[in-house]
Amino acid sequence: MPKAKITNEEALAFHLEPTPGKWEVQATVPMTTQRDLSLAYSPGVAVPCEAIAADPGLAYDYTNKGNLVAVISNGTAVLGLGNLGALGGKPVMEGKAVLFKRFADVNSIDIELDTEDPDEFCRAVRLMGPTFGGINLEDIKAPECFIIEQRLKEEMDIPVFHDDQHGTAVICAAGLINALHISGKKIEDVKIVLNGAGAAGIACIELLKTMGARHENCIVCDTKGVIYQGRTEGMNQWKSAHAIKTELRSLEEAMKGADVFLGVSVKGAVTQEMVQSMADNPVIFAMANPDPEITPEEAHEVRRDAIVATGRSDYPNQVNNVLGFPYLFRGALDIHARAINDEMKIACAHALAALAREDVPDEVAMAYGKSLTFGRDYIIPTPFDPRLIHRIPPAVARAGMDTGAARRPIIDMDAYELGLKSRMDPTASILRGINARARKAQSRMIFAEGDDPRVLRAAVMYQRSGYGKALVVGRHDDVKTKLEAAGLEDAVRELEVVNAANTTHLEAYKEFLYSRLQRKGFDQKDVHRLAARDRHVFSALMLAHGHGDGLVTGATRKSAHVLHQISHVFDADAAHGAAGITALLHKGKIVLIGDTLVHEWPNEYDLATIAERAADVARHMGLEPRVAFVSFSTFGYPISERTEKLTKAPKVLEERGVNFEFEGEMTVDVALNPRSKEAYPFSRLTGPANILIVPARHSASISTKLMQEMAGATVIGPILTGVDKPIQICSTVSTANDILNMAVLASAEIG
Ligand SMILES: NC(=O)C1=CN([C@@H]2O[C@H](COP(=O)(O)OP(=O)(O)OC[C@H]3O[C@@H](n4cnc5c(N)ncnc54)[C@H](OP(=O)(O)O)[C@@H]3O)[C@@H](O)[C@H]2O)C=CC1
Ligand SMILES: CC(=O)C(=O)O
Ligand SMILES: [Mg+2]
Repeated sequence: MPKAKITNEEALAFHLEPTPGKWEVQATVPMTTQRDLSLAYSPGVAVPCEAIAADPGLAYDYTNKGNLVAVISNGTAVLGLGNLGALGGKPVMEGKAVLFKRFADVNSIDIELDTEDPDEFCRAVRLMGPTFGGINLEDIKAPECFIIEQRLKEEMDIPVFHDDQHGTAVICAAGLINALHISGKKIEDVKIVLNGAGAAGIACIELLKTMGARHENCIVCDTKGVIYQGRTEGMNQWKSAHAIKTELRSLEEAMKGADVFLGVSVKGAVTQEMVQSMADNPVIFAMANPDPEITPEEAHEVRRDAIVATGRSDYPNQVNNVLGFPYLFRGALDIHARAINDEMKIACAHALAALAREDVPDEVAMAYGKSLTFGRDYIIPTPFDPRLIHRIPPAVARAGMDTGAARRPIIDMDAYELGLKSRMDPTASILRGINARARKAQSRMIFAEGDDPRVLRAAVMYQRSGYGKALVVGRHDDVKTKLEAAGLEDAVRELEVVNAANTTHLEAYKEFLYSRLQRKGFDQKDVHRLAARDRHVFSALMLAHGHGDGLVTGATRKSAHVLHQISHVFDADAAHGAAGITALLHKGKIVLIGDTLVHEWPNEYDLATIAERAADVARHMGLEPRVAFVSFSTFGYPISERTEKLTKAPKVLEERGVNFEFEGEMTVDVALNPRSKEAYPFSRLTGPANILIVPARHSASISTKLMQEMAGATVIGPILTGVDKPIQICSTVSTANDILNMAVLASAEIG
């Protein structure tokens, strides 16, 4: 059975709450004052109107046309449910609209047209042309869909794309490239059986033939069985184009010895006997929705060697057009495309197939509750893969530019890819700056915990992404075994593995450590144990001696322990002014919170120091620091001895003569919300605070974790600051990507 079953009640509740349906409209401009009204509406709006009338291309600049796609249907082939009518299909169309937004930041509106007449349908869509940058036709049955799409393509100057045809075909092609790669077969040689000769089916087989599948090797079936030359019943010109000379008449006969089965028909159309009769390592894409032609369990029961995909998200290998249409349109819109042509579709298929063969980010594996590595159960990227948005549209856009579909070619592809990243994560530009600094620094990064596979993967990524050299502390044979288990055998030769046994510096390290610890109750033996056996101490000693430029640790032990061990080598404690600063990124805003790592109960002097450390971090991130000391009271009300230290801390900063804005004490809303701040005109902050200094470690932990869990904020850190050398301490639940990010922070010397 699929792992996550949903009930009908759940499905209905999801569509009912919090408001009926799945999306709403939001303004992107302020609409609060008389002036806003004058600009957005009359008289100001007249200016762009006249400009566009004079030069229609300006609509891409002054209206939302360039990022607006209509999902248009008449409901005649809603998923595999048949003709549910225009209104019956609306939940699917609303769904496609939110998928556009979620996955590619394309604004989309669903439009249901109550007609089965292609002429009427085409006229309605054509008349809407000026509104949109593209038209996504959806769930219109064959053969009308072919007529409609062809005519609209000819009549309109924006991309018209029938998703069930080409979206499906592109994903099917991507999946098949990889499935054949695994089964060791070539597209030119395989015998393909397609069941369903409608919108999806005809497009799939056409694309596969463009990519090398041989006409005579492809058998197409519909409700009447095999489409053979000379058949007259239930035929149309699109089916005829794929008719072959054959004696085979039924799907059952066609399936014997087939290498590939593609199902875009209806639930249960394939039997176990049919699957059993297929060739070795059969590929079975049962793509009918919501229920496939045959379930993966049924197929695997009779053929363990089968590579099976479905259109559903609750089985492995989801071959579904959701992987295509958001990114195809993103790429097409970004070049102001006239059309989405075959080259753009094929580029999309190859980019998807290539992505599935790469190492999968932990975030994706975690979202799916299992590790994903290229193979029978992972032939196609998963829809929540965050790389899709910046890997697929550039491939589409490039193909569009190469084939003359672009009205406005992209000049700087690197900038475009970065822009795509930040499109989905508005704070990505800050991360981009940090990445650029790290890349420039080319630091030799010490990864202390070479016994942990996540750390090893992070180290490999660090080096392969061009940040610099990764030095891994661990035992060589253990590192080798773990890299091999992670499918990274090539990396064994790439990484430098360091340990107490293979370094020539151990004596120097011990001498250094003894000089620091001899008056703190440590004898030579203690020092030997620490230097030679504790990976955190050993790594810190490497760093202290310049045998690396930065250090990342903490993925395997609690941060308090790690910090304690590192403090033997560096003055990385509260007494010496170290502090942990966490950056919270949410809805395009960034706020730093301190101290999240070192001070448990800071006094006013500590708080002032933490503020200084946070200001350094802010500046390194390209922010102008504005510090608020926050509590539950604002400027003395309500009076409480608990807030005293937060009242005193700004005075300490005043005495220290620091060169950034600070104020306090105040509540968080007064710190962050300009309206709440209005009640305190004397406040020295010139804008919302971007650094919150909280009373103690517990409030720091509560506030950051609450933001992470409730609001889904992105959390960076805690970033260790105030230590002589760049050291970053991860959390024990870090993913390989989190560890890499900490390495990048260390390399960029943000702390
Ligand atoms: N996974 C994905 O991404 C996608 C999946 N699909 C799925 O593909 C299916 C078809 O959609 P679409 O092409 O838009 O619909 P169409 O109505 O255009 O075409 C349906 C086709 O299926 C054939 N068919 C129906 N029942 C059977 C059967 N029992 N045996 C053989 N053939 C049959 C029809 O045959 P006839 O011509 O004789 O009537 C017709 O050719 C749906 O289940 C849909 O959910 C569609 C798009 C994307
Ligand atoms: C996925 C899709 O578009 C369909 O099943 O119709
Ligand atoms: Mg569809």
